[in-house]
Amino acid sequence: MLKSLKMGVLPTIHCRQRSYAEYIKEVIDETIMEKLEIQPFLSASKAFCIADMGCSVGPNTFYSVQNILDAVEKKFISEGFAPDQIPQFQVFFNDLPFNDFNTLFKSLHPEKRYFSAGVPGSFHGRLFPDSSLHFVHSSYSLQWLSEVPPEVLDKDSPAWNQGRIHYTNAPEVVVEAFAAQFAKDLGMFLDAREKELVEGSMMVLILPSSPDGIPFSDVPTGVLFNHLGSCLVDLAKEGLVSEALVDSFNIPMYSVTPREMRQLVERNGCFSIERMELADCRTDPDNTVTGYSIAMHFRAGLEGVIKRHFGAEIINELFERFLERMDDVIPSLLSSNAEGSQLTVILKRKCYH
Ligand SMILES: C[S@@+](CC[C@H](N)C(=O)[O-])C[C@H]1O[C@@H](n2cnc3c(N)ncnc32)[C@H](O)[C@@H]1O
Ligand SMILES: [Mg+2]
Repeated sequence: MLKSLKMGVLPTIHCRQRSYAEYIKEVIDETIMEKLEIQPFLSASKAFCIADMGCSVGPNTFYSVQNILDAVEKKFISEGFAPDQIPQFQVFFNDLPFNDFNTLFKSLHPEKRYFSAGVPGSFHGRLFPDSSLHFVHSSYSLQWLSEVPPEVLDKDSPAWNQGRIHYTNAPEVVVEAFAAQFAKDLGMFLDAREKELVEGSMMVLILPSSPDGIPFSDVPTGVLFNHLGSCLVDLAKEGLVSEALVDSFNIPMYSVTPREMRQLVERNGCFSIERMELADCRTDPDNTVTGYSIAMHFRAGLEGVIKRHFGAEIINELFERFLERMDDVIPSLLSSNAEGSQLTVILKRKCYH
């Protein structure tokens, strides 16, 4: 277990996913009310089909899906449909096959107002038949790359990422390799969804971001990746893990900028951007984050990839160090740019008739 350090309460620098979801609820409500077209849906099918991509095991996914369902019902009523004309809802919970779908299914509310199904597989490829979805949601999942870009693992490449675990603070060529991998992955995601979504339907994507023109090392997550990297390098210096393992470790994650996101959506060409905004983490109503809560949050998010690469034995030692040395990074965290580290993008599948 992590030791609990007596650490002062920091101003909010890293928002919890749930409270950001509360902020997002408003965005989803407004979007569905103003922009969802229900005509294309009505001619296509009898059930309104929602997919949550990268749903994990709950409970955030249940909350998001319920928000969408409530907003769609409200929209139907506002357009003059009688309650018995409101469609039935089918919800698809998607994640990778190793996700614990049993936990997810066991936690489904018995009185939920939708039919549910699990859909295992990578959202970088096709998961559904043509024109079968009416709403896609994905939060905090698209930042995960399908793989570490091969050149950062290649000792003979200028992009070899020796002594670092991410592109934060790395030479430009490393940053570019990660950006190119993200572009490829998001391209595949959009190509697949373009075929699966009914024309006129919508997609809400929420993901960690960096504001345009700010190096990742200046945003809170970048500062923390750097900190984790230096803890790992120290473990290697003390002989507790091999240096070669640290060199070959890279967190397969990318924080897209709004400008890049716009370019990638335009490159695909089948979606219009209805709304795109960077959120300030300080929308968190619970305005307190401690070193301990940051370390726990980080551990929860990264434990899986670290274990798969280094083995389970180093986890406790690594995160104890991470926590013990939080004091060293607090000044950089406080001066980092937390203005826009979460991006919300709302896309509409274009109609061609
Ligand atoms: C941080 S969790 C987000 C969970 C939830 N959406 C939320 O907002 O709290 C990221 C999830 O994305 C999933 N994921 C990552 N890559 C994926 C892929 N290629 N296809 C489907 N799911 C993926 C992970 O397995 C993980 O459950
Ligand atoms: Mg490395």
